[in-house]
Order: sequence, then C-alpha cells, then structure tokens
Amino acid sequence: MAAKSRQYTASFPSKSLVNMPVCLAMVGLPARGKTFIARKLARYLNWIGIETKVFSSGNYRRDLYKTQCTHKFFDPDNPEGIAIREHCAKLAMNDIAIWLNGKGQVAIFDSTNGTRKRREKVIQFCKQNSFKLLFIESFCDDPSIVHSNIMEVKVTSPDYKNVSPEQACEDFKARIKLYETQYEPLCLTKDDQVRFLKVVNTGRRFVVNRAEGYVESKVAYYTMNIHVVSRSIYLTRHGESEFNLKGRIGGDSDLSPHGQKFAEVLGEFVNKQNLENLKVWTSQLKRTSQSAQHIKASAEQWKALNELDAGVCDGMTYEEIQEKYPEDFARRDQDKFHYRYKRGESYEDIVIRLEPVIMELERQQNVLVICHQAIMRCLLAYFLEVKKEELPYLAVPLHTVFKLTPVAYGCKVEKFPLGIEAVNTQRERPKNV
Ligand SMILES: O=c1[nH]cnc2c1c(-c1ccc(Br)cc1)cn2-c1ccccc1
Ligand SMILES: O=P(O)(O)OC[C@H]1O[C@](O)(CO)[C@@H](O)[C@@H]1O
Repeated sequence: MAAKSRQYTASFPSKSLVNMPVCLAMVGLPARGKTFIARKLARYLNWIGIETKVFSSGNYRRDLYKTQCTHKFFDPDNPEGIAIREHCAKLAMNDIAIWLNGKGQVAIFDSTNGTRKRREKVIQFCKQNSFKLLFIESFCDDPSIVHSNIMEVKVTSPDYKNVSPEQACEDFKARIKLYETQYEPLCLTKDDQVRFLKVVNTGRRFVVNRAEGYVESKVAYYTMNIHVVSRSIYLTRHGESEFNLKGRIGGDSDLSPHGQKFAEVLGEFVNKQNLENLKVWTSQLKRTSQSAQHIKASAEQWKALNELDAGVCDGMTYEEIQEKYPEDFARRDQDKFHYRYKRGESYEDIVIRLEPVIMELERQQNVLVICHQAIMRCLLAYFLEVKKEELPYLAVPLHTVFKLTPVAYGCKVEKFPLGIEAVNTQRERPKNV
C-alpha cells in the first residue's frame, strides 16, 4: 500500500520535521527490556507531540491464541508455534501500516525480530510502504539484569496466570534458551547496510549505525539518557504565595505566612527521607527558592521551570481577565493545551521548554523539583502518560508532595499532603465546553 502524501499543518515543529512516517523495530531476546524501551520511548515521543504507538507481538499472540503458552510453544521445531507467531507479526505490520498511513507518525514494533530472515521481512514491509525504519536492539548478557526483568514483569504476565513465580521463571528461562538457538544479534559487519541502534546492558555501551533524521536522533539521545537504577522523583509546587492569596496569576511574589510554614514542613519532610545525593531544583521565581530554604541540600535554579508566562494577563485575577478579554478567556477553556496568552505561553510551549528538564530527570537519581501549577501538570503528564486534553486540568494542590517511583513499565505515584492550609488555585473545565 503506497503511503499517501501527507500534508502537515505547521502548527508544531516536530510534525514538519518528521517528514516521513517512522517504524522503530525492537530486536532482542526475551527479557531484555524491549517492551520497557518501547513504552518509555512512546511515552516520551507522544509527550513532545510526535504521535507514537506501540505494537506488541506478544499481545497479538495472546489475543489470537487464547491458550496459555509454555516454553514448548516457542520451540523452533514447533510448526504451530512458528505459524502463529509469523501470523501475529503480519497482523502487527498490517496495523502499523494503518496507523502510519493515518494520523500516526511513529510506530514501535515490539517483537524479538531476532533473525535476519525476520528483519528482512520488516525491511521489505517498510520499503513497500515508504516508512523509514530503525532497528533498536537491546543486547544484555548480564544474568542478574535478565533475572530481575523476569521476576519484575514476566512472572505476572497473562502467560503465567495461576503459575507460581518460581515455575514461571523457570519456564521463561526455558523459552529464552529456545530463542537463543536462532538469535542473530545485529552486528556492524553483517548488518552494515541496516539502520540500527544497539544498546548493550541497559546502556553501558551503544552502537549507532546509519541512523539519520529527526526522530532517530531523538530516539538515540533519549535511550542514551535513560537508566534502570531505582530512585524517586519528588514533585511539589512552591508554598502558597501572596499572589495566590489574592487570586492573581503569575508575578514573582513572596510566600504567604502559610507558604512559609509549608517551607518549614517541607524541609522536615525531605530531610527525614535521608535521600542519598538528593538534587533540589527550583525555578528562578522567589516563591520556589523560598520554599527550599529549610532543605539540607543546595538548590539549583532552572529558568525552564518558571511558571507559564500569562503575557498581558500577568498579575491579573481570572475575573479581571474575563472582564477585559472575554473572548480570549472563553477560547482558553475550549482548547487549554494549545491556547497561548497574548505575548505569553501555552501549555504546548511549556512542554517544549521542559524537554531538557525531563531529559536531565531521566539521567539523575533522587531529585526534588519545586515548581508551579502549570509546570507540575506538564511534568506529571510525562511520567503518568496523561493526554494533552486532560493535562491542563490535572489537580496539583498546593502544599502536597507527589513522589514518583518507576516500577516495571510505569510509575508508582504517592501523594503527601503536608497538612498546611492553602487556597485552592484549581480552575475546573467549565461544564459547557
Ligand atoms: O537491558 C535490559 N535487560 C533486561 N531488562 C531490562 C533492560 C532494560 C534497559 C535496556 C536498555 C536501556 Br537504554 C535501558 C534499560 C530495562 N530492563 C527492564 C528490567 C526490569 C523491568 C523492565 C525492564
Ligand atoms: O492553567 P491554569 O489553570 O490557569 O494554571 C496556571 C496558573 O496557575 C498559577 O501558577 C497559580 O494560579 C498561575 O501563576 C498560572 O498562570
């Protein structure tokens, strides 16, 4: 099916830069983090505005072949297993074609793609559809990492319902052994014509071969920054400010008395966590650095963490904005993510200026970010895969610390209201919009 010509609106830089649909095809033995990378990449690309979807061959198999599979299903001498897996790959590629010929810009094919024969089929499929293709291999020969993967995400898979974790782990290791007999890793000599990114042992080493283009460079850069070291990211807004008390947006006001009390309690809360080499990040606005003053760690200021710039409305109350700019005010609630204040910013603008912060958060370990309402919503949306329609209405109350801990393919969220009174700055989406 030839790719139909794609007209992009120039509304967002990445759309015009993703000049052709891109297929990212994972490569790797089972329990090498292919799904981890695929889903994390999709979350990142969607967050920066590149429409991305993951197509997992394991899910197609489980949908098609209802029976629970032991390792025997994956025996290369099992013709039924081979046929079903080939059929699932075809179904996945059909759906990838529908996605990329529709609104999709990137498709991630999450499958072992472990032999040159299979990868050649993916190459031909992309050639026929004029999709750019980049293979992403996760190569891992560290048994402890493979074992923790199996125990963390495989033993609870639908394949092992009502099976003990020990039995599931043993069966999964037998499945891996069967794949190993056929597995042909990507290598620079035999695959020098193939576009691929090879990650070795969760990023200790990278090989990049013939990768080119906007999406591919983003993908390579992102995978070079992520890690699996366990840590937590703490997100909180500044303490209540004098402007919050008056219902005024923006500005650079001091903390209110309640806000100062919050800063003290935040200091106690953070110091008692005894987090090793905790990094504390604030914006350049007074209310965030004042909120950090009782924490026993040096705070680093990021301009990128400054609150959304309300432009001509800075310092106004919502009532005053509705009075002075009624049409703008109404328009904001019709599309709050894309709405940009006159001489100010939109949430979409905030996401782009927060990309370097997200990239640095991926690189770091324990970090506390003291920021603002719109900023915190954008950061939370990245970690929790919140859609852009909901993002600007996320509830992020003052004086509440959100603790995010990466687990398996997602993020555990714990909320800690620190018990200090504060005004409510949340404006709900009007019913009639
Ligand atoms: O290379 C692996 N081998 C086995 N497992 C792995 C990985 C990676 C991984 C791979 C590449 C990069 Br860049 C970052 C992490 C993540 N994981 C993982 C571990 C536990 C749960 C879910 C996923
Ligand atoms: O997008 P919303 O809901 O107006 O929230 C962003 C506003 O929240 C505040 O941080 C506090 O009201 C303002 O400075 C900012 O304009």
